[in-house]
Amino acid sequence: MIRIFLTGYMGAGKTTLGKAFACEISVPFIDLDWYIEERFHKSIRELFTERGEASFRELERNMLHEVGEFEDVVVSTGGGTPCFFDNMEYMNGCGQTVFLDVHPDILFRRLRVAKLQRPILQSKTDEDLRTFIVEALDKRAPFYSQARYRFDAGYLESRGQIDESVQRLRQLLGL
Ligand SMILES: Nc1ncnc2c1ncn2[C@@H]1O[C@H](COP(=O)(O)OP(=O)(O)O)[C@@H](O)[C@H]1O
Ligand SMILES: O=C(O)C1=C[C@@H](OP(=O)(O)O)[C@@H](O)[C@H](O)C1
Ligand SMILES: [Mg+2]
Repeated sequence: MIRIFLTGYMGAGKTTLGKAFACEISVPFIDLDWYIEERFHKSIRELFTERGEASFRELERNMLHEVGEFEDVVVSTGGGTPCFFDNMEYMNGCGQTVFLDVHPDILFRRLRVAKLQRPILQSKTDEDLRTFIVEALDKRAPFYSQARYRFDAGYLESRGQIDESVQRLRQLLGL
């Protein structure tokens, strides 16, 4: 039985790599954000705005527990998922966890063009965004570092790089 959780900061490539990796090993793919959006018929942005972050995190934990029961699955979590409740412990208890480690400069480059979908980032200027990423990584490091595996996900800018990353991840996990 294969149950893999990909974790890491926003823009680390959890969705991009998770989708390609699941396809490569022929296992169903679940993106936790998309799962939540489908389940509640609302975007993550709407859920954040309407309920506030604390309530979103509870809902996210409940949905994590739901997908954590599925057998044979690759799950891309949200960037904050490992950092609330005992979510990291939960994931380590029922599957293999991977931290997608990406340098803050690369995260900045990726996120400055993709911040509108992310409620935590949408109103930030470039300068604010850069500082915010560095500080958030610092705060979140103790959680991300609990993952069983660490993977360099800094190379996802082209189809070729994604394919190469998929093979490297496969090797890392021995699959
Ligand atoms: N070639 C690229 N140029 C610019 N931005 C990119 C490129 N490839 C991916 N991105 C952005 O980088 C981010 C990483 O992808 P994603 O899989 O959504 O990360 P995560 O799920 O970890 O937040 C995405 O927001 C995407 O828009
Ligand atoms: O880091 C975070 O706190 C969040 C990351 C997002 O997921 P991605 O990491 O897939 O962007 C999404 O769950 C929400 O906007 C909050
Ligand atoms: Mg994602």
